Amino acid sequence: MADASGSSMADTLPSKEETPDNLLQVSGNDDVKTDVKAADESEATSDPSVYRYIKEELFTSEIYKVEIRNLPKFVGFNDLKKFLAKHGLNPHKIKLFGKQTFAFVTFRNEEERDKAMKMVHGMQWKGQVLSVRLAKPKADPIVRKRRQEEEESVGGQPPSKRAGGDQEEEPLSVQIANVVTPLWNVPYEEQLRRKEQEVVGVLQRLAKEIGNTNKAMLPWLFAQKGKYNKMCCPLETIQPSPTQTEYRNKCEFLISVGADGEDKTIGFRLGKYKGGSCAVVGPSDTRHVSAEAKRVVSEFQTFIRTTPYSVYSPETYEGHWKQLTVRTTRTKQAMAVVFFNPQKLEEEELSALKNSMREYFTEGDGKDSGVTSLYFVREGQRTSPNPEDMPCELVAGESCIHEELLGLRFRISPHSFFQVNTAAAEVLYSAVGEWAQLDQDSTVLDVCCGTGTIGISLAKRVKKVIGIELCQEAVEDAKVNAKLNGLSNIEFHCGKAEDVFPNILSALVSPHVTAIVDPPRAGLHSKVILSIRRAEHLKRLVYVACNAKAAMNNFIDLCRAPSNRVHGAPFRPVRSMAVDLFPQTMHVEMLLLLERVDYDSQKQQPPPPQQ
Ligand SMILES: C[S@@+](CC[C@H](N)C(=O)[O-])C[C@H]1O[C@@H](n2cnc3c(N)ncnc32)[C@H](O)[C@@H]1O
Repeated sequence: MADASGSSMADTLPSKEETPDNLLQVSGNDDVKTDVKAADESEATSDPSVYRYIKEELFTSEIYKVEIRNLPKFVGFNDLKKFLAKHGLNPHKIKLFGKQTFAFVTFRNEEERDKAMKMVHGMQWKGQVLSVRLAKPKADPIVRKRRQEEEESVGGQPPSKRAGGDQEEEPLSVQIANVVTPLWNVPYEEQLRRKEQEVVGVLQRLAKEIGNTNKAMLPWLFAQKGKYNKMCCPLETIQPSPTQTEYRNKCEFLISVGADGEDKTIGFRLGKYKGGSCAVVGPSDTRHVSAEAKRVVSEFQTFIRTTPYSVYSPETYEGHWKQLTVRTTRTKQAMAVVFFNPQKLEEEELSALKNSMREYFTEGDGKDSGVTSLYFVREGQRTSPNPEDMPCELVAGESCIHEELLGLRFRISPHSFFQVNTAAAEVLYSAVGEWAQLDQDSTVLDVCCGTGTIGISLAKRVKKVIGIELCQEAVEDAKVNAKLNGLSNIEFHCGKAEDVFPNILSALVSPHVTAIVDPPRAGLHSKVILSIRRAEHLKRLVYVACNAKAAMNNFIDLCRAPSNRVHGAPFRPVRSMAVDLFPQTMHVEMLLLLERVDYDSQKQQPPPPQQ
C-alpha cells in the first residue's frame, strides 16, 4: 500500500506527512471528536501563531478551505466526494463530523475553491439547499497544545511533570518500540494468528456484502459460507516473513530533538505531532530496522552534529534538518536522502554544506557508512502536493540503487516504490504468479506496477506484460529493469490507472487477459473497477491489498450485480491468503483471487440488471 510517493508501505513509521497540512487528511468519520474541537477552534482562536504554518512558499490546501452547510442527514465521506465529482469538483481533503450536517472541504488552488463555491452554494441535494462559505484554516495542533499547556501551567511546572507524579516511566527503548513495532513483545506465531484473524473478518464481511449486493450469487455464497467459516472463499495459511527482524529496506527517520534531551537526533517520533510531541528516539534498539540503516543513521547524526545548522521545528517553522530516508539493498547498496529546510540561507552556504556532506561521506569519517547514493532535498521549497516535484539533488555516488529479488535485478530511484521487505515480497510475488495460472498465451496487466517487479517476475512465462504506474521515475526504472533482465515482451505506461487503464484494456483483443492489481492503501479508483467489469475477456484478477479493509469497496464493486452503473458479469472471490510483510506491526498484505462468473458454463441466464 502506498501513497503517491510510492508507499503502499503499510508503514507504522512516523513520516514527514504529519505536517499541519496533513493533519486533516481525507478520511471518513474516524476522528470526529478531535476535529469537532478543531472546527470550533478554527472559529474561535485569535492566536495568529497557530496559523504560522501557512507560509506562502509552502503548499497547504488549508488556505483554500470552505465549509458546506445544510448537508442531507447521514451523508458519508464517499457520498460527498461523489456528489462533488459529479459536478466536476475535485477536492483535496474532506472532513465530515459524525451526524452533523456540515463539512470542511479544501481545494488545491483558489480557482478550484471559487468554482466550488459558485457551483455548490444554493444547490439542492436530497431536498436540502446547500450553503457554502469560506472557512478558516485549521490551527496548528502543536502550537495550540503549547498554548493550552502554558495557560494551565501552575508555578512554571510543565503539565506532564505535574500529572506524572512519582510514576516511573518505561525506558525510551520500550516506549519507541510500542510506537513503531507495537507487536514487538508478542511471539511471532501469535502475531501471525492475529493477522490471519483480521483477514478472516474481512472475508466474512465481504460474504455479507456480496449477499446484499448480488442476490444471484446467494446459492453459491450460502455453500461457501457453510464450508469456510462464514467467509466468501477459502483462506490459505498465512505466509510468514522469512525474516522477522531487521527486514525493512526503507525507513523514514525524523531529525529532531531527542526524547533523551540530546539535540540533533535522528530517529522515530515518540508521539504524534497531533498529540503535541516532536521528540524522537534513535533506532538502535528498533527491531525491524536493518544494521545497515542504523549505521547510516549513526554516521548522519555525527555529521549533522558537526554542522552549525539546527533541527527544523514544526512548531516554530525555524531550523533546517528535517528528515532522513534510508534505503538499503541485499546488494549492499544504500541510498540516503536528507531533507533540509534552507530557510534564508544563501546559495553559497548551501553549496558549502553539500560539499562538506559529500566530503564526509566519500573521504571523511562517513566513508564506511555504506552510502552509495546521497541526495539532498530542499524541503521548504515544496509548492505542489506531489512529492515527486520536490527538488532532489544528487550530492554523491550513484543516482539509483539496485535490489535483487527472485534472481532478478531492479533499479530503484528515490521516488520509486519498492516493497519494504524484499524476502517477504518474494513470497508474495511467487504466490501471485502461481495464482494467476499463466501460460504462453497470457497477457498480464500489472496495474500500479511500481518499478515493474510483479510483471517482470512473470514475463518469461507469458506472451506479454503491460504495466501501468503513476510515478514517472518508477516507470523509467521499470523500463530499465525490463532491459536489465533481458525482457522484450513488456511495456510500461505512465499515468493514473483511472485515466490510462480503460483505453489499454479496451484495445486489448487477446482472450487470455489476467489483471494483477497492487494499488496504494486506499485501493483502486472506481473507474478502474468499472472498466475491469466491462472487459468481459478479462476472466481472472489477482488483487494484492496492503489494507484489505480499505479495499473492501473495490471487492464489493467487483462482485456486485450488474446495474446501470456497473456493466459486465461480476467476479467472485475464489482464493485468499495473507502474507506477512510487516512483522512486529499489525499490518499485513492480503491476496485475493477473483474469477469472472461464467454464466454460460453454468447454463445459467445472467440475471436482469439491478437498478
Ligand atoms: C503498493 S505499490 C505497488 C507497486 C508494485 N506493484 C510493487 O509491488 O512494487 C502501489 C503503486 O501504485 C502507484 N500508484 C498510486 N496511485 C496510482 C494511480 N492512481 N494509478 C497508477 N499507479 C498508482 C504508486 O506510485 C506505487 O508505485
